[in-house]
Amino acid sequence: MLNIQPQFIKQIAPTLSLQQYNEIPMIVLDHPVGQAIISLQGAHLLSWQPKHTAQNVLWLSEVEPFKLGTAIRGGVPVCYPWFGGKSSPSHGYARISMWQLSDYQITEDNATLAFSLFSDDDLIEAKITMTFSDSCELNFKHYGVENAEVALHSYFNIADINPISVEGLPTSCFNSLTQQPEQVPSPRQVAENIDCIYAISNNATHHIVDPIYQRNIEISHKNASNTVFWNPWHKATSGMSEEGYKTMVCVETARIDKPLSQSDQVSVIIKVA
Ligand SMILES: O=P(O)(O)OC[C@H]1O[C@H](O)[C@H](O)[C@@H](O)[C@@H]1O
Repeated sequence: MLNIQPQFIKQIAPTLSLQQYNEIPMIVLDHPVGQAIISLQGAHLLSWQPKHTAQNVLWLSEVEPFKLGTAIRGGVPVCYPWFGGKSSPSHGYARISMWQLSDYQITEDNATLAFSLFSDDDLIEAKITMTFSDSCELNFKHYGVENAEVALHSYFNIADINPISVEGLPTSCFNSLTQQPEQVPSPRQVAENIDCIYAISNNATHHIVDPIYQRNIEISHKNASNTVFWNPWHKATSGMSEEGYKTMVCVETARIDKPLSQSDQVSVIIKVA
């Protein structure tokens, strides 16, 4: 699904290798439970296809050039330590910083990979632990003293934007396009540029119902305060083709209204049925 041929760098474990896509080093998991690709820039999960699914769970732009210092369009970028454009770079520096693969554990039934972000003075700032089995669990932990925002900005792969519906969202949100609170339908469909921040309860679950791929993606948020729902529709978006919006929808796991304190964690568990 990546548009660029990788260059093999080294084997890390029987089912884990380091590869290079253009300028970006990637960790590639090829395990009986499925395949996953994680960019070391951003600890950015780009691809996850559990064995039982015919299609990738995550969307990745087919025009992505994989350039160091440029945020990758698709997958699950980690927006941290701020969300949006309140400072520069947009969505924080974590997604364009190099992370380290700091731990891994691979058994017959699952694979757990941990990626850590260090400051210039080599102190840990954040860690994301990814566990792949039938499901995929992403757990983010904030280590800094200063409070921080985070969004696990998941781009989900769908057959076609028109018939999909997203179930379980609240009926009110903050519309980032109008900068106004808004009443919205639930379940929600997408037929225009949508950019909404919902306040959610600690353990909210949302579903993307995709009648063409005949699957239901379950997104369970743990300790999140917000879900961001985004599809740019025809709005020109860097790293995305004119048609790109038709096969993706973002349902993000975020701590925006309630920033993370030191040692706080937030998770998302993604399942496909
Ligand atoms: O273009 P990016 O910086 O990657 O941001 C992509 C999108 O991310 C989030 O979903 C925000 O709510 C949107 O306002 C933004 O357009």
